[in-house]
Amino acid sequence: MKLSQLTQIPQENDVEISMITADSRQVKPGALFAALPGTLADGRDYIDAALEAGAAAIVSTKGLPQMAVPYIGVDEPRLIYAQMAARLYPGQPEVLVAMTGTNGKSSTVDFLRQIWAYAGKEAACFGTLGVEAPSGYRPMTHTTPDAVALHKTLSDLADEGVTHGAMEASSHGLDQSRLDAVKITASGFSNLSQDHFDYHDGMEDYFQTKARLFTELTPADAPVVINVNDDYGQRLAVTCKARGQHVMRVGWTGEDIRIDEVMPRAASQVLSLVVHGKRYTIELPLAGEFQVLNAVSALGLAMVTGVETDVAVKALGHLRGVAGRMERAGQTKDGAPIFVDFAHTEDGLDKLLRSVRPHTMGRIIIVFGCGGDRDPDKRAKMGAVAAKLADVAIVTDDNPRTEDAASIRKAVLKGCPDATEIGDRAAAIKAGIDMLRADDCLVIAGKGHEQGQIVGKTVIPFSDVEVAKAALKAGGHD
Ligand SMILES: CC(=O)N[C@H]1[C@@H](OP(=O)(O)OP(=O)(O)OC[C@H]2O[C@@H](n3ccc(=O)[nH]c3=O)[C@H](O)[C@@H]2O)O[C@H](CO)[C@@H](O)[C@@H]1O[C@H](C)C(=O)N[C@@H](C)C(=O)N[C@H](CCC(=O)O)C(=O)O
Repeated sequence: MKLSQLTQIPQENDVEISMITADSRQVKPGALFAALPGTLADGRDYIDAALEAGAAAIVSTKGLPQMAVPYIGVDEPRLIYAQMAARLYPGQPEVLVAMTGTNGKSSTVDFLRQIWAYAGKEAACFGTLGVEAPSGYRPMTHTTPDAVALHKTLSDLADEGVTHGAMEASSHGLDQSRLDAVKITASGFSNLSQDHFDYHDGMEDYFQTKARLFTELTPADAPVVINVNDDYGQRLAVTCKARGQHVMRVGWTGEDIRIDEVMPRAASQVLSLVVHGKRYTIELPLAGEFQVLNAVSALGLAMVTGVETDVAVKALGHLRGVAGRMERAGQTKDGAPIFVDFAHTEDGLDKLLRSVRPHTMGRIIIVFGCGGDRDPDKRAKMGAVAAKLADVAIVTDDNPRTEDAASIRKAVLKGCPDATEIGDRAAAIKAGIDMLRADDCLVIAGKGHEQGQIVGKTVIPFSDVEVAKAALKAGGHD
């Protein structure tokens, strides 16, 4: 593509551009290098390296000296970078939903994908857990990838025949204009709680960054679905309404989709929902109250993107949880379920155990540990949460990394001195399963969907789900 076409700026020397990148290390002859000031480095320091590698044009901030190749200086280089990416890869699914919030994004976009698929659409979703499409699964490095990777993904999905796409919008992605040139059909908001304060300047800054999705990137005639049981969601709903947007309010007090009652079962929950005044009762085959909000957000997004209400509600009865988020790894022959979750913070463990409790008539047994080379302060605190909210705790190894695993366990045990210590994670999971009686439940926390255990600098293949399944089989439970 010609430089003028790509930038939409007339050029004297209208060179042909073969690729766009913001990383000098990726530059190939004929590339346009976007030299972006960043958080750790400054892309402008790598212009010489990019030219040496054969860059045919440079886009950056204004005021740089003239160069041997065309140089375009603009006020917002990240914005033009995103716009160029959209011009280079113009395809995208006709329906494209962006979902933001602190928690629940991955599950909600995946649930939406499942509802669309149930309704017969060619559907895909992508985010933290990678890309899930009819053509198969592929991993991704970011929740919201860099603009070029993002538009390439969207274009590939469109080429594969995907008509309905759901993507996660991270606050980093929103702040760095990664999705500024995406054509959004509808947006969703889950909730907001303290996160990423190493990057954002406090809660209000974090909220305003998330709010960009609705106030700047979602067209005013596109619908939005908001969890109004969150204070920030309430604020956002008012702002969107003032913009003239169609706002669908969901939640326990949601005017459009109201959760009326939740009746927990061992590994599922029966929901009574009121959708635009009509009552529906449906068994959601997922445990955990947080999944109810994820499910109704996905329901709302499916409805505003054209799925009939009755069909979308029915689809909730068939949802599968995403990997590592209260994922059901199986059950004993007496029916005691085993869940795998990636909760690896004090708050995460607290929420996890509280959401399991209503489903459990017997004891909650937890197997968990803490990662090495990360925040040592949380170890005893996580131990204390397990001691308080579980009935039986088994402290094991997480990803010890370069730390001494026994010392990490010792720090965790300070918070839960009555816990059993079993360093070998597979043996700990087996011990947890052996303890299960009917009505109990086993929670394996910390590593969720991870497929390896990091010991030293080596990644040893390890999956909590697979280990639990193998232990169930060996114990004669399947
Ligand atoms: C803090 C942050 O978000 N950084 C992201 C950002 O980097 P940056 O622009 O600040 O990069 P930088 O390292 O300061 O370098 C500045 C520029 O110099 C360039 N450079 C640098 C070195 C070199 O040799 N040559 C060169 O050209 C870099 O490519 C970059 O363009 O833009 C890069 C390109 O898009 C991202 O890869 C990078 O993600 C880093 C690796 C990262 O870890 N990001 C995380 C925090 C993130 O984005 N997470 C969110 C999810 C958060 C959540 O909800 O949990 C996500 O969407 O994944």
